[in-house]
Amino acid sequence: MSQDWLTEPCFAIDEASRERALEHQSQLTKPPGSLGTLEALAVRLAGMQHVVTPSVQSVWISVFAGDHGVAAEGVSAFPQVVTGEMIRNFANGGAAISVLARGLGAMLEVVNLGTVNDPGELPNVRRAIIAPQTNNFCERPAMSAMQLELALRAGAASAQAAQDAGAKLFIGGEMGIANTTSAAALACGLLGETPGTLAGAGTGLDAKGIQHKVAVIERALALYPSDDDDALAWLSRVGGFEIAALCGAYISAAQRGIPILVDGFITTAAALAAVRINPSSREWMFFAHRSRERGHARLLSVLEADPLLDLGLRLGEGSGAATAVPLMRLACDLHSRMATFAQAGVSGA
Ligand SMILES: O=C(O)c1ccc[n+]([C@@H]2O[C@H](COP(=O)([O-])O)[C@@H](O)[C@H]2O)c1
Ligand SMILES: Cc1cc2nc[nH]c2cc1C
Repeated sequence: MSQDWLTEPCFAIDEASRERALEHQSQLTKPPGSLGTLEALAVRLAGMQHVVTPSVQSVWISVFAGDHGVAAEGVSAFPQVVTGEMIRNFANGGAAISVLARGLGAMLEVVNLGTVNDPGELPNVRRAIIAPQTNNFCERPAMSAMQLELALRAGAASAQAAQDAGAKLFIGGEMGIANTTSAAALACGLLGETPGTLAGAGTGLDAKGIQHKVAVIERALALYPSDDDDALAWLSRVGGFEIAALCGAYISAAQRGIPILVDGFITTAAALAAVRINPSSREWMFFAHRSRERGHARLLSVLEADPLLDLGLRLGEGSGAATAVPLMRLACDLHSRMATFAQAGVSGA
């Protein structure tokens, strides 16, 4: 299999539509700039969607799930069986993202990339099983080159499904016990940093637990040259199937011209890998929120991302991104429905 598709150009942003949307904003009945980020959101979306009045009514959410061999090191507050159990909960409609997706009228798919406690066939769960879990990356690379390729392509298949469904916004979520260890290790590899500032509590480790998690990541990083910034290599060394799938989904969504709303810590680590592999994918990303997870603020700053919300969330599943969708919809509504100064007979400055 070839990986050439990863570096193919992203869809072009239409500068003329962006300019026209900016000009339209300047005519709406408000002091220029007074709707702040909401204005900027609508204008960016206009350029992405090649229209003056964009919309994010149609939202696609893919939750990628996978298990991690590094869970054996005792790096999570929860047992590994929870990954498979939560897939069942997603399918049954009881998880946070299930409730949020219903509320938004969003399309929700779950992609099972491999779980130790496999829940089997379930409605709205796509099986793209690579292996029951990744290898324990303290001992050997998390996955083979072929497994990485399968995961990246599973993500791209979700972007294709989103496009086929006419989605105007792509949200990637994730579920995988121990994946904050994998995401922190990936970020360390990509940034050449030590885990002290990037590893956090995840599902709820105490200070001692975080110390142990840092030591586990240090053991893994010691296996590789610290000055290597090859994103695909780091994904296969310390990544997860769901993290690689997110990376493939983001790149493919950007190539298809679907705006992306990035969620929390794990998804932002995947977004950083995507941007390293295909830099123009960054233009297609909005960042929903600042997760409570230590390390997320650092990743956002590296990506020069200004997230929409800061609610102390640290759930994952795409939940923070789903929570930010109403704001994006309001930004589009204001942009397309407000009266202009001329229409309302209001004097300009
Ligand atoms: O998205 C986040 O910022 C986030 C922060 C902390 C934990 N999580 C979720 O918690 C799980 C990983 O936590 P852990 O402690 O098992 O590494 C995984 O299923 C994530 O979706 C997610
Ligand atoms: C219950 C539970 C739900 C989750 N959703 C995303 N990560 C999670 C981790 C746990 C432990």
